[in-house]
Amino acid sequence: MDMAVLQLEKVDALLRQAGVALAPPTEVGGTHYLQSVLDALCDLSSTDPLTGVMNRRAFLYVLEQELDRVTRGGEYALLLALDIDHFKRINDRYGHPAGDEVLRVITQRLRDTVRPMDNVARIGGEEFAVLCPNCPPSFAMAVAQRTRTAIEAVPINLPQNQGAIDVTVSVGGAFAMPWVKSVLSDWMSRADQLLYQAKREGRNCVRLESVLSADVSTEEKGLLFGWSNAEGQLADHGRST
Ligand SMILES: Nc1nc2c(ncn2[C@@H]2O[C@H](COP(=O)(O)OP(=O)(O)OP(=O)(O)O)[C@@H](O)[C@H]2O)c(=O)[nH]1
Repeated sequence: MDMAVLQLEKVDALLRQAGVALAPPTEVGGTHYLQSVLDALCDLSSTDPLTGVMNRRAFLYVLEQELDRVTRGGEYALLLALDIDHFKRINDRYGHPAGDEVLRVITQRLRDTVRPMDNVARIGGEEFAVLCPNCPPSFAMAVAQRTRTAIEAVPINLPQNQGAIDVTVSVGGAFAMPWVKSVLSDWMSRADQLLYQAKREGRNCVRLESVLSADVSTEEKGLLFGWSNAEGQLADHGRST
């Protein structure tokens, strides 16, 4: 491949600005260089620059893969949606850099609290999500409460000697059911609705989907694998129809 015809100046400048220094093609060869550019751009487009965890785009991809796995694997997966309580007040009172520091500390605490196989993502301004594969409903409340208390337990030190402040999060959680091909947008919106229920009911609390009462949408019923009588099979698996 003739590297001279490719216009790589912009991508090179973008990567340098993001702190990625690639060896030039003259040193590593054209194909190797292009692969390293693609890898670096892929990392850049999937990572939240402030906190270093997955961004929303990358998280949606991981969730889709998890749904495929759950459909075949027979294990529940738990999706937690977390939102910082009264975050605007923190920005307003202590400034944006303080708000940013709170976002970074919360990210680190979430990462330290969940298992290595779980995925933490920042999916919006002050919204986080955690995907916990292989999480049976009997463990889910303990997992969710652990994430909540990890934030609440220790005040967060603010920059510029502004002292430490108490920060809390509200948490909503929904399951992807084994052997059911769930719809990603439904799964996320169930977790979101429970998060907003937690906000309405006082904040700094967890609201989890009850597996027995979780609804399966008509679309999900139509996607059941190889089951001719979706209604009967869902009842057998403990979900209302
Ligand atoms: N510092 C900082 N603030 C951000 C960032 N992204 C979003 N925000 C702020 O997050 C705040 C979100 O405020 P709201 O949506 O009103 O929610 P809240 O104050 O947390 O209130 P509740 O969610 O109802 O408890 C806004 O002030 C945004 O400006 C960011 O990257 N850094």
